[in-house]
Amino acid sequence: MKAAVITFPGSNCDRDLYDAFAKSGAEVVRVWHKETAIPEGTDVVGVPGGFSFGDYLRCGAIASRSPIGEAVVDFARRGGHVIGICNGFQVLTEMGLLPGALMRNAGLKFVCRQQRLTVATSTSPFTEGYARGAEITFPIAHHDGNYVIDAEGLKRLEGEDRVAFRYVDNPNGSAADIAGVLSENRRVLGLMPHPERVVEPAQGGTDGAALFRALTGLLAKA
Ligand SMILES: NC(=O)CC[C@H](N)C(=O)O
Repeated sequence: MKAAVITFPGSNCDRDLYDAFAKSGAEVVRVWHKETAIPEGTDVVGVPGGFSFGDYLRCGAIASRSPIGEAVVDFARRGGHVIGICNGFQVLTEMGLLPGALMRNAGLKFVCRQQRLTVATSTSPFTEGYARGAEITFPIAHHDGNYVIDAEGLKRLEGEDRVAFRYVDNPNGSAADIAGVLSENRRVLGLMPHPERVVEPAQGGTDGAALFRALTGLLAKA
């Protein structure tokens, strides 16, 4: 199973994401944003957290239009798996691969803390390692994590069981406590919390390991 982790100027979670994939048994390659193709044989693309292009314009907006952007969109449209974490989630909404947008936190402050979440669906390649309704803790660290979507879009997400994670004690004002959403084909996940920061005990938690294990296991079999 091969994972490709994209790096933009200002990414700061790309090495953590690399390590999380590697620990779950994946072969990992790094891809600089100026590349124009996803490496041959890639099973999953990881779009990491950070402050790509200094968060100028809107978080993720410039990264979504960088040379590798078109290749990521094409990879997803052909049925490839993509995970975008934090700034990566913002990038995926800017690319139009996921609905909705991430706006300034309701409290107008950067929030950085351990965050309790519930697993809203276990029917996806990313969440099948958790029981539906399970409570887990991932760290959060963002100022633009306030997920907004129109009423019709929200109804659709809920109706199609595409909310992946919800916040317990909503930290940023997100609609319906949404912390992560899936694409229509369930192969693209975007989430604000950081599972890659809790994959081994030395990081202070291991709740993120099941996500990478499930994904790597599934794609290795495919
Ligand atoms: N940790 C992150 O990826 C942060 C994303 C973005 N820079 C924000 O603050 O909202």
